[in-house]
Amino acid sequence: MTATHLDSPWPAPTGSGPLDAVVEVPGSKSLTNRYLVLAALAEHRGVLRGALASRDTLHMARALESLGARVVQDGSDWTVEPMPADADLRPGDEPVEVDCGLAGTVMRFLPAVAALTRRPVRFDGGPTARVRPMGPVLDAVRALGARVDDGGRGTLPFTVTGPGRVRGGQVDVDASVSSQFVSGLLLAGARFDQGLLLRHTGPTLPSVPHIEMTVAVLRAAGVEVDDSRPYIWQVSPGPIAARDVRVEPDLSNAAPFLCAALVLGGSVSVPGWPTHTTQPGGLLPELLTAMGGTARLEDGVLTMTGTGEVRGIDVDLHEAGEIAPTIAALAVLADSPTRLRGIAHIRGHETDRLAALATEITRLGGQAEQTTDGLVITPRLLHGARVETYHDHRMATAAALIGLKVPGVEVVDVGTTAKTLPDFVGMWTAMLGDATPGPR
Ligand SMILES: O=C(O)C1=C[C@@H](OP(=O)(O)O)[C@@H](O)[C@H](O)C1
Ligand SMILES: C=C(OP(=O)(O)O)C(=O)O
Repeated sequence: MTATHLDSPWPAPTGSGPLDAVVEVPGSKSLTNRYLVLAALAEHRGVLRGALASRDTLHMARALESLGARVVQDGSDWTVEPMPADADLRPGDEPVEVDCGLAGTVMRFLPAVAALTRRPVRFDGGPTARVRPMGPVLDAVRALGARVDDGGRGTLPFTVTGPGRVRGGQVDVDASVSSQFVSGLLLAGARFDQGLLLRHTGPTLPSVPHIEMTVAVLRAAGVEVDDSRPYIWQVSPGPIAARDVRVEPDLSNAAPFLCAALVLGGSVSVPGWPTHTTQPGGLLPELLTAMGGTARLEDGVLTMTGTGEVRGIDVDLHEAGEIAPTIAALAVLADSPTRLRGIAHIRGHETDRLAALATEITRLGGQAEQTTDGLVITPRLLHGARVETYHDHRMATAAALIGLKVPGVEVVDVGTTAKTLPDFVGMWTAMLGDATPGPR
């Protein structure tokens, strides 16, 4: 149990609107962690500007350091000295310890990187991390020639002992429960002697934009990737170029703030909104427009304007499962039902998000039923309650969103938002200005 969990629940502030706020959102978790991995595997020193400093990215930075890279933080400008190219530089039998926290990107991106060293690397995380699916990516790393000891569980903890030099070639993976299995293998693929020919074999593939993000950052680092065939990616062997990159703001973290404009009326603006992006949050302007908002992108600033009236939606979110908790919270405050589809895989996120959302919405007096691949939410009159968050940052921000309209919402362990947005409470309060604090 973490210290923050022992703190009293956070009384989510209600708000009266109309809002008129500008919210500066820190860097993307997904981009920061991809850039960190590629910088650690690159030939020379690289720089990330506007990097996200949060639990997930700090776990990644520390893990890469224990694999031999060096990450120096100067505010949000991070300099990365790559891992030594010679995998034998840190010989010995003492396992390197990698604490993944609850970060999917750390536990799924680094086993293939660990295979490039010869030292045993032991991965572990908190109790909730130990139930997140890992099996297919571990099998793929085995197929690449590494030894993986996971006690046959297919979850954390496990130890990867690499061959040091990875031959590469053709590998199959079933990534139906997480796109991160594909991304984690592709990121290291250029460092394999024959590169990587990766084939997804499962029935569905979630979060395709995140795979496109992986392909885009690899190409930007000079790596040749052929993704012209469906569900097949070919990464050519070759050097990874050192880069000086600016990290886009985290659009999924912008989501609750943008939704607040729909709930309370008025406007919320997010500067630094990219014109083109592979982040799934790029779908937000369209999604929130369908739910009653008006989106305007001008000079790199996205402004979402709402009226206080929210419309329900029927939508397949398999490309953007990460924003499903926020959309579910918005749907609870809508004037018509919502059906979220295509997100069975979010049962393997920080917690079983379908179960957690159904339970907590019901606790607040709402109606939410799980389907095989999503949720049906029917608006009801809500009341305050103490909302459990299950170590899930997006459950906490979802509860805060509902709290804007429902007095007496208390968020357990709001500190869990530090997984990707350490100052969530400060930013939320600042957005609301002098809005009324909710009763304890
Ligand atoms: O590659 C990434 O950075 C991510 C991929 C997605 O994972 P899943 O495919 O497991 O949903 C997403 O939900 C997660 O927040 C970040
Ligand atoms: C699913 C998420 O995280 P992770 O990268 O740990 O999978 C998320 O941030 O919503």
